[in-house]
Amino acid sequence: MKKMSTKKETRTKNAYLLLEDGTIMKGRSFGCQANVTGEVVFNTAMTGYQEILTDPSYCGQIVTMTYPLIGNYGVNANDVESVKPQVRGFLVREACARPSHYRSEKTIEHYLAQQGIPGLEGIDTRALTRRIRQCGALRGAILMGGPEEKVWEGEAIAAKHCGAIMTMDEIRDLVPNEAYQTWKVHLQKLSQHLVSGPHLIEKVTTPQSYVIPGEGFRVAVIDLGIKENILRMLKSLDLQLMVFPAHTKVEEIQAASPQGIFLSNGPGNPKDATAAIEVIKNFLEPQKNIPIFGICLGHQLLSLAFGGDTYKMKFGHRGGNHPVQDLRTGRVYITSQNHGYSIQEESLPEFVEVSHRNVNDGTVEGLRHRHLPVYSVQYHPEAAPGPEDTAFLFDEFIANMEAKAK
Ligand SMILES: NC(=O)CC[C@H](N)C(=O)O
Repeated sequence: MKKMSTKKETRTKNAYLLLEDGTIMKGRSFGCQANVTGEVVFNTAMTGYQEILTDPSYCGQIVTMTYPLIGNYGVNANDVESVKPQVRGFLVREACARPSHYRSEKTIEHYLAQQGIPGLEGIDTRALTRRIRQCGALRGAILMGGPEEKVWEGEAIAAKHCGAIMTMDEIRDLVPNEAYQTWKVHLQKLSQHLVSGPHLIEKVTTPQSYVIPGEGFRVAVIDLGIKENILRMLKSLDLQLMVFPAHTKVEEIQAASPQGIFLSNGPGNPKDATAAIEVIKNFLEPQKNIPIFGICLGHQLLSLAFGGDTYKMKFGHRGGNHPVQDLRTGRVYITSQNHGYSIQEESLPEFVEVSHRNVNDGTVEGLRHRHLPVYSVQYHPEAAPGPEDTAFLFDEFIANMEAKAK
């Protein structure tokens, strides 16, 4: 007897997630139907999917959420961290088709379709996360279904592999050769996919410098893909913000005579942001004594400018509840995080103090110059999404500028 199709089945199409280690997972496409390639990373936040989708730090990445229900409070025009989604693709267990929230304007499916981002639902995102934790972040591709569909749907496969996460080789005899060969070609392409490079920051930085007026201190903001909420927080402090593209030369920034420098978050490997590192080195000259504050990528760039080193972590920190200890006070804060690189502590020069540490794995979460008003954090004090425990860090930046102005 022909199975009656439900509404959900008619709105979706089979699609696959292929990882560079040959893992293949079947799901249903939602949002835009397109093949994409990116670095697959997991985020453990229970809410905040809209902010995550639009955070420019995710540029070039395919994000999977460990929380099983995504889209339950819908999508609205205000909770975005940039003008469009920045992820390459989105993997969820269940995309909620009927959101319920007074601010909801559309479903996540509608939003991703409108914005040209492919989503994949029905993925066992926890099994996927375990695989990433074992192997480290992996390149992956979202592939729309092809000739393999009919066979994969077969009862025998379903029974044999129910709930399992499989590799292409494990199911080689169960799918038509044509499908296997297609996946092989995609696997080959995946191995050549560049997960980082200067192109990522160039995609998300402002094309031109601009000013956000305010009555307070003049702050040069180096935009490496800045989140809206960082700008909102800086604006709320009534600063006069001069926002510069990532590749701006130091002379141009100096000509604006900033009283403070803010270094933003951003995508990719910090070592690719060579122009910004040079700018920071210049402003670190002791006679300038200029207050600097960096968040996430900004923090990593600061450590490179100090002469320290960074490395790629196995699978990074992405979520809304990472415990971080302030080493001066002993106090632990719950922080929002989204990063795949970290600071090589041994590489730091003597004039730099490690101010914060991750309680889970001991990695460096904050730095402070011992003699200059310069500090940075790896986590996101601006939240969005996530806890607002450490918003006071912005006040310290103002205090540093006030101290210098006296
Ligand atoms: N949120 C960020 O600024 C991320 C910084 C950097 N791209 C990393 O992944 O570590």
